[in-house]
Amino acid sequence: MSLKVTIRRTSPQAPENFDQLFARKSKALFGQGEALRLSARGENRILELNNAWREVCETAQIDDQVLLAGVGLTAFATITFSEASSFESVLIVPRRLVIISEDQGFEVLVAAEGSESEETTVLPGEFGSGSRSAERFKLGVEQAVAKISEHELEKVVLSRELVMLVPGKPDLRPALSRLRSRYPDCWTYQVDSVFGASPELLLRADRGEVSARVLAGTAGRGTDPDVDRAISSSLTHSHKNIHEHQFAVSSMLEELSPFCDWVEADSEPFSLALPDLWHLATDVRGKLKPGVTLLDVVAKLHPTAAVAGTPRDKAMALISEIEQHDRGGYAGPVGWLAQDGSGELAIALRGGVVEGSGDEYRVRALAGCGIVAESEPEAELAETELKFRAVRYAFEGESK
Ligand SMILES: C=C(O[C@@H]1C=C(C(=O)O)C=C[C@H]1O)C(=O)O
Repeated sequence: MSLKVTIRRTSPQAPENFDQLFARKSKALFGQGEALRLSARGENRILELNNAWREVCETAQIDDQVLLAGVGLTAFATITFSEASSFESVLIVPRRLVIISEDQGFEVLVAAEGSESEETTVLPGEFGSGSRSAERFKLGVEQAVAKISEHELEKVVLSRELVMLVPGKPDLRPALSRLRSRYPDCWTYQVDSVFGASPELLLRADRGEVSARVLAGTAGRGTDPDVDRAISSSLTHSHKNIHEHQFAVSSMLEELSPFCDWVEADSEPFSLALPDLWHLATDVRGKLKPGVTLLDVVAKLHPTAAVAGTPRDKAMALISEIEQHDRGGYAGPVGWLAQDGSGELAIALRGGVVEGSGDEYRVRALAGCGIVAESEPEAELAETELKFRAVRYAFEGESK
């Protein structure tokens, strides 16, 4: 099927109704309706989507009245964390895409038979206390530390979930708008079943250059400014955190190198301040070899050590042994891809997944942390609570 696409300027106004969102600071993409949905499952899901998307781009009939890099036929993307997930990995081309960048507005209109927006009138409530999930999580951490001490693996990222039952398809827009205003440095997203505000950029491509922000190593914010500064400084000097961070950066560089003419990373991590947390962060940059697409690279990069562990296959096996839930798109790539090869994929963190039908929906919030030899169950549990603050704030109002 060949898509008929019109790209033109419009007023830089955020639409009230949208089905997909990817936004950070003064740049935002809003999608309305679905002109086309490509889906895949299993081990080859990323490359299958890559091929299908390439074909869509090659056959599209485009009337481009704007001619700007990154403004064109675009698909929103969400890819599941695990190949064994029962959730689909999807690329969605909206019927109407509104791009707001600083004070400029663009729209991409796609003529199609596809579906209109679905009504979402139900406002979600509060998450359950999750005490069972807390106990199970601590046992999981103990189990993982035992395996790491026996040198079966070096690091594994374990997550837990909180569940909210909703009597109809939930309207996430108020929650997303709260996330955007409280976490302006994060990428706020909603694509298909995943939503949240992620601090971690898996990969961005812009005119052949790629960049990523690797996070691993976390500490809570202090309420007193001096204490807060001391926490940040001890994070950048903590052996456990630097060790954990190093795993993540080296795996990113190793995976990125074959696709790039050059890659470089900051020589030392910096501490990134979010409203509830400090993270150790390293920015990575590179130049893509000609013809390489974002999804080609992501197929190799995902899942990174920041969300799975090291070595990857051992970590993935341990996650499926210990965790009792399907992560769906949580901790998977989420973002957008444009026809000209540009795009941004964050890692779907600090949010959750929505599932259900009819009058029975569940919003599942997910948060996890990296477990290494020195990890303590109670401290790791506390870290998941800090990471849940974003979703609690989004739905429940105050920052608990
Ligand atoms: C897994 C999550 O976060 C990841 C794990 C981190 C850590 O263990 O320090 C830090 C940032 C993310 O890479 C999450 O937020 O759920």
